Amino acid sequence: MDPVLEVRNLRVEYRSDGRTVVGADRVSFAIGPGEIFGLAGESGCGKSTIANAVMRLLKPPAQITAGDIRFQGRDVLALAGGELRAFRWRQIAMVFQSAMNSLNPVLTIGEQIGDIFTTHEKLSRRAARDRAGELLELVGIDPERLKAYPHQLSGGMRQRVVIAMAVALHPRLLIMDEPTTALDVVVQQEIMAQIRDLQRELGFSILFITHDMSLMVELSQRIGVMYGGRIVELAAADDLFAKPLHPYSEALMNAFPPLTGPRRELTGLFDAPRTTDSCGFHIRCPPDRSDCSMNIPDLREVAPGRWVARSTEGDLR
Ligand SMILES: Nc1ncnc2c1ncn2[C@@H]1O[C@H](COP(=O)(O)OP(=O)(O)OP(=O)(O)O)[C@@H](O)[C@H]1O
Repeated sequence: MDPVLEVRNLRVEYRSDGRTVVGADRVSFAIGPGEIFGLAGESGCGKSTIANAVMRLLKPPAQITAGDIRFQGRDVLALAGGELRAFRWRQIAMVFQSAMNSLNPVLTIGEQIGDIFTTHEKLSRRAARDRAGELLELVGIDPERLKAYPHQLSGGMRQRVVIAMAVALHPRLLIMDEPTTALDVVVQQEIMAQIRDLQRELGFSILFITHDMSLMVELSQRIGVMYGGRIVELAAADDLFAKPLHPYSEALMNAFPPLTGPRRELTGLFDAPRTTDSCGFHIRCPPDRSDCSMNIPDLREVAPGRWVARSTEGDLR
């Protein structure tokens, strides 16, 4: 089936005061209809840069210097004006980090959700309120709460409201950037279950972004592990969980406790040198290829659907 989103060879640079920081480099992945795809990696590895590029929300000093983004076959980077506005929220919607704090404190939940329908679908206020009530029910909140102000709701409820707003116009793809990071573990689990239910009911695809590998493996079907702006491993979640093939994926998996299964010892993340011309991980791979100290290996397919940026074979150290 044709992918919903296709990102090919994307490079984003942040240029200011004669300095260039590479936010993302040679990033390629595709998300199928109804698929949940995750981008994992520590802070600063480029996850939000990619999400913002896909949403066309990058602003100077960010610049896309290479690559291509296609949504249902259309060139996203060429969209402008009304087309771009219709693309955002109707085709793709995004739940940002700490989005629950972005609700307007002086408007009720009903007014804020209702605004989406009066603005985008030109519904009457009454019809918009009814639709807002249905949406609240969809995310497990009593429609009575339409009259509440954001401060009268818990953090978890506010996050549900934000998710409801994101899916209000039935987008084909929902981007979620650390949607539960600010919540405690119990509420986090409830929200994750809610997201899964919503996704099953409405059938949208998800680009899920988090540094938390336990959550990532739990929700996503396929995962791209990022380090220093690049995808270093791309695999089905189960395969990645069973046996990470890149040293960084392995370190990231070992840095988080599994949500299910036996306990295992956790280890901290090591910091590989971030250079543009050598792979900082070569000391962790078998020593049969020495050129990795001079080159960053490209992603290569080592099994069907499984890609890794290693030029060496064999088990990791
Ligand atoms: N406005 C900016 N100006 C300069 N550099 C930036 C800017 N925004 C991001 N970067 C750099 O781009 C790289 C990728 O950052 P990005 O925010 O995409 O990472 P991230 O994985 O989403 O991290 P986090 O989870 O902390 O948001 C980092 O080196 C970051 O310092």
